Amino acid sequence: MSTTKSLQGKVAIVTGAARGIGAAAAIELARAGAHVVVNDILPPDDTLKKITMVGGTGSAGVADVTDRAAVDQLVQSTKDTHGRIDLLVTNAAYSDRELFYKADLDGFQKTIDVCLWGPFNFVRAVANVMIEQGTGGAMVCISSPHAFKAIPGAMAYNMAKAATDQMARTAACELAEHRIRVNIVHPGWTDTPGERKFFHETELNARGSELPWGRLAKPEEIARGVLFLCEPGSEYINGATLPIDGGALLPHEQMFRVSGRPG
Ligand SMILES: NC(=O)C1=CN([C@@H]2O[C@H](COP(=O)(O)OP(=O)(O)OC[C@H]3O[C@@H](n4cnc5c(N)ncnc54)[C@H](O)[C@@H]3O)[C@@H](O)[C@H]2O)C=CC1
Ligand SMILES: O=C(O)C(=O)C[C@H](O)C(=O)CO
Repeated sequence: MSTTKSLQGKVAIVTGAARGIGAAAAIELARAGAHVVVNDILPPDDTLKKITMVGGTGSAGVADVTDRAAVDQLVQSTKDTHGRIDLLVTNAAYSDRELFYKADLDGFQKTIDVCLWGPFNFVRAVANVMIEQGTGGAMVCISSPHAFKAIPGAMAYNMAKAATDQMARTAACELAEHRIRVNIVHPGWTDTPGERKFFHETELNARGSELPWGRLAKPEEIARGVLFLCEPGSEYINGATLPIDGGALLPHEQMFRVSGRPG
C-alpha cells in the first residue's frame, strides 16, 4: 500500500484558522502532507500544536485579512520562505447580527470587509504567485447558505457571502487557463466558537435536530470536503459549490423522520 500523502510537498495558506472550521481545515491539509501557513488575527498556537500532533508542519501567519498590504506581505513571505504556494482556503469571517435599518454601520462595514474583501485580498495575491509559478493550484472559499437565503438580521453577512460566491466563480473562470481551480464550500450549521457567540447550546441542538441528519456538523466534517477539493484527484472540479450540511437543503418535514438516525 502506498504511504504517499495526497498533498505531500504542497504549501497552503488557510485564513481565520486559529479556531473553528479554519483550524480543522488547516489540520486536515497538514495531515495530508501540506505545510500550512495558519493565518488569523489571533495567535494560532492551538492549531499549530494540533498540526504537530497529526505529524504535519505549519507556521503562524498573523495578519488581518482586510489589510491588503499585510495580506500581500504574508503571501510574499510565504513564497519567499517556503518556495511556493499551491493551496489557499479563505475562511476568516466576522458577523454582526442586527436589523439593517437599525444597524450600527461600522459593524455592517466590518462584516463586508472581513467576509468579502478578506477573501478577495487573498485570492488576488495568491493568484499572482500561482500564475508566476506556472504549476497550477487550488483555492477553496468557505462561504455560506446565507449567500442565497435571506436570513433576517444578517444582511451584511448575506450580501458578503453572495458576493464572495460570485468572486470565486469569476476567479474560477479567469484562472482556469492557468490550471488554478477555485471552488466554494457552503457549510451547514457547524458547532464552532463563532456560532456559540450567537446561540446557546440548547438552541444549537434544537437547530441540529431539525436537520435531516439530526445534528450540527463538526468542523472536521467541513474540513474533509475542503481537503477533497484541494486534492489533485479533484482536478476537473472548478467553480463548483459543495454544500456540507447534513441534507439541510433537501425539502424535508421533521414529523416524517424515522428513529434510529445515524450520528
Ligand atoms: N459555523 C457555521 O455554522 C458556519 C460557518 N460558515 C463559514 O465558515 C467559516 C468559519 O466559520 P466559524 O469557524 O464558525 O467561525 P469562527 O468565528 O469560529 O472563526 C473565525 C476565525 O476567523 C478569524 N478572523 C476574524 N476576523 C479576521 C480577520 N480580519 N483577519 C483574520 N482572521 C480573522 C477569527 O479570529 C476566528 O479565528 C466562515 O467563513 C463562516 O462564514 C458558514 C456556514 C455555517
Ligand atoms: O453562519 C452561517 O453562515 C450559518 O450558520 C449558516 C447556516 O448553516 C444556515 O444554513 C443558516 O440557515
